[in-house]
Amino acid sequence: MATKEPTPMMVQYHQIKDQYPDAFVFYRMGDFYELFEDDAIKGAKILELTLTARNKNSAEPIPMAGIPHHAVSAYIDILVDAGYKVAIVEQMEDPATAKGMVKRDVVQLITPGTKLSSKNGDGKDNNFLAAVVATGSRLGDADQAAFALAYIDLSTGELKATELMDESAVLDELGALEVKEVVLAKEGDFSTPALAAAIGEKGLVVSYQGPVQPSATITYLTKDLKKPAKQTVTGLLLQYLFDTQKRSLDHIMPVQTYERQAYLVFNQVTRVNLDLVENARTKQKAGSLFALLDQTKTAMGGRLLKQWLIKPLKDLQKIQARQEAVAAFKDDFFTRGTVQDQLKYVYDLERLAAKAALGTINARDLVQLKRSLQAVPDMQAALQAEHVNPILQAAGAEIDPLFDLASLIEQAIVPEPPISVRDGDLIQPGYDDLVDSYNQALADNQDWLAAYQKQEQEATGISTLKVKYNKNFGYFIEVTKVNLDKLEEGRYHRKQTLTNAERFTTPELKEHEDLIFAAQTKRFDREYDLFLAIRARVKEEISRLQTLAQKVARLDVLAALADVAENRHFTKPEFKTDGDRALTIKQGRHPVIESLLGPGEYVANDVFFDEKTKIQLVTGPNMAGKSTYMRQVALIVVLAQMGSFVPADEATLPIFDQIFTRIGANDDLVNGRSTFMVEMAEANSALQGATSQSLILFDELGRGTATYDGMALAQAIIEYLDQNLHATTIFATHYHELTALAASHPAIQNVHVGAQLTDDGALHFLHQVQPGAADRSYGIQVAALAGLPKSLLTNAEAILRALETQGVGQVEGVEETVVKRSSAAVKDTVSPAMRNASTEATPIGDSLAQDIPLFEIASAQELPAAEMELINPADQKALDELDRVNLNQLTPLAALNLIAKLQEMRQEND
Ligand SMILES: Nc1ncnc2c1ncn2[C@@H]1O[C@H](COP(=O)(O)OP(=O)(O)OP(=O)(O)O)[C@@H](O)[C@H]1O
Repeated sequence: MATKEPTPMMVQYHQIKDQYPDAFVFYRMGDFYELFEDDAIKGAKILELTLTARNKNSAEPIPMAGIPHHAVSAYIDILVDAGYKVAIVEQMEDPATAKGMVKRDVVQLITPGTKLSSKNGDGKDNNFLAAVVATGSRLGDADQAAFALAYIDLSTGELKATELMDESAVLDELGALEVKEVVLAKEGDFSTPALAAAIGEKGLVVSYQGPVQPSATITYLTKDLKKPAKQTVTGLLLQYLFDTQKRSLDHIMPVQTYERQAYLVFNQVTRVNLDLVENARTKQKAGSLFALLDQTKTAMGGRLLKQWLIKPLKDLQKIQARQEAVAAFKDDFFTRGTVQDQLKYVYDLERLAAKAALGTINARDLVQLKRSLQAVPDMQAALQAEHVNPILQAAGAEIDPLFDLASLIEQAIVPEPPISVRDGDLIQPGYDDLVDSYNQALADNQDWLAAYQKQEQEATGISTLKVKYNKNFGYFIEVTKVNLDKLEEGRYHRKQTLTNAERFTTPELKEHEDLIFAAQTKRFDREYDLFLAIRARVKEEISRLQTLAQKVARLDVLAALADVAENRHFTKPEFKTDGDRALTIKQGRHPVIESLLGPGEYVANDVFFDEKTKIQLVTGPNMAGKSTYMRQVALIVVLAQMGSFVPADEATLPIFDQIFTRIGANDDLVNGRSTFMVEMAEANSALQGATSQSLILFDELGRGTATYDGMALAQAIIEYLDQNLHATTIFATHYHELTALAASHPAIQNVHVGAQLTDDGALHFLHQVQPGAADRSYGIQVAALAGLPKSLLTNAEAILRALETQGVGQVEGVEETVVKRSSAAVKDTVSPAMRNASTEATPIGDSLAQDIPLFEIASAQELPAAEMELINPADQKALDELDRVNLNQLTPLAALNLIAKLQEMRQEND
């Protein structure tokens, strides 16, 4: 069958679709947006639309799915939230008057990074779009940053640029900003193919932008940039916006530069591990530090708080400026309360300013703007009152409440306008003579209509005769059927027949109807023109509005932090400025865990690092509170450096440059990395990146591999930290053997989290951190708490007793059956990684029969039953080798080599 020529419409469609191959094309046809072909098939599935076809009966029907135009935004949101792009194609001329094919064009490309509506509805999330270019440092200069990055929130106009050393810094920055879409250069020296792949792997949308067209706007917005790379990346980002948004973007603020190193840096893993912005387990805001701090009253405040939280400061003066303002608010409940009461009336000024620029602001938005502005003077008065702290007075004095704009809107716009700005009822009486005169004419006509009804009732003698109006038929006289014979022949012209009545018009009525419609049309047009003029005025004031928004947001955050400080009994931390890195926290708490417990249930703990202490080893049973203790330190550091008070009775801290964490088993299975590989990669990032100013938290490092490998690595890592990095490190471990290191290393200090056995053998967690190493691990008691079968626990106790009283080597014979049974039973429950470790590597049990000095093992009570196997005499050679080792001369590297050698010996035996 011959293929039919495509219709002119499909030709037009394809011309457009070819330009936007990676977007869903929403093609406007009358009251619908149509999707065609593959877009229709895919879109119908995602959006649950009915899939139909154009030219259904032809040989080649075209798949099609339609979306009613008034509901389109909900469908766009679904697609864009799922990471797709949507090209909106409108009819560019009136189909009624167009000759031939109606002209159509793309009016906007909506993408994950340019979407304006916010996901959570409370507006407390920024939606950042980023661009990244290569700087050209690949061509030589090693000190130069490899990438430049710019980002913008299109809904607020905030634009920033920076340079970053390497790919991992770029990925961390994109993660911290929760960027969903990244613009990269399409080709040429600035393109970044390797980075594109890495960004794609993270699930971000990658968009390619071609050459930048020089323009006055770009020149103006980038005028403060000195480095060409930042200019390039900002230009690329702006060009992408101009090309996709195709409308005025006057709210974009001139770019600000920043240095990543000016802030306390931590990577995405750390942000997740510490539950900073969302709870790592639930992926919800609840249960995060952000949720606890977020007592802000405005969307702008919420966004700023989050920015402070993900980028704590390093500059002492800036930190102290925030601290002082928080303190002033905390001490002045009355002023804080008044300010917060007014903040509740303040809408999202940044987004209102953006809407004014984008031309999407309506009369209701203007009323919101007015209400927001009207809340400012009371706030300002409260801040500037006589007895208020001068810091707050100064903040009040800086505020420009935009009286001019507030009073313009107050005078011009009615308090409750309709959504539509084209159908009148927007403008206040008294604001405009013309609108008033049309209104007067309309009112006069209403009077005339009332009089006319009365006159007709009298003339016809029909008391039920009514003059009415409806949208379709305009004005008419309605007479019930029974009264029809009373009407004078020829005077009334029939308009419509109902079951019980007839509707008529007369020449006089028609004449007045025309007058009314004319006045109404004129009024609508006039009101719309006035509205546009007011909108233009608002647009002129965008930068004043943005400045006000920033000041209000800052006050909101400071007052929120003061609220938290007061309600949760936080104190103001002190900072050490004399260069030593000692750290003291008295009665510190983990604020989120504390908030989840009942009053008085949280056990506060001291943290003490004197000048020479660099590494704290934390031991104690499972569930005792080791992780909580170490996280609390990191959270206190983050809070302190963002300018907040901290959950402690007293805190004196050095300023940190970075935080590294290795906590918990967040397997990176998606990227195909095992638990142990992830552990080592994260440890490595700390070992490579940390300085003496950094904070490192390692939680049970090394447990992802066989015990001895893990222990060897843990010790080697501790010694490496001790010898090379001098970073403040907290290292929680189950390897009690490591605690012996403190004796020979002055920078290492032992603490443990206490637990007690009650008389009936139950375990009681004290959650109290005490000096020194833990005496035992209470593994069996924790297992009992977890509800393991009683017989199993009894068996475990018997094994433990045997190990303790007879020594490992003599278990054979006396308890052989017990050990063997236990070992077989537990083996099935160990992870595959564990099993591999104990078959491929040296079986640990094989070495247990000897007293092994490598880690100065005091007793074997720690060793899990799964790893207990009876000695294979063939391994004696390896064990002899071990005996010969002089621990005092063993470097970490030599320890690793030794392990490798022992493994080799074992394999020979196999
Ligand atoms: N200081 C404290 N006061 C009160 N409860 C606490 C405290 N510290 C921890 N807890 C409680 O104990 C639980 C376990 O704490 P955490 O995860 O820190 O233990 P852990 O010693 O790291 O355990 P594991 O070794 O099994 O990882 C916490 O979820 C919390 O409910």
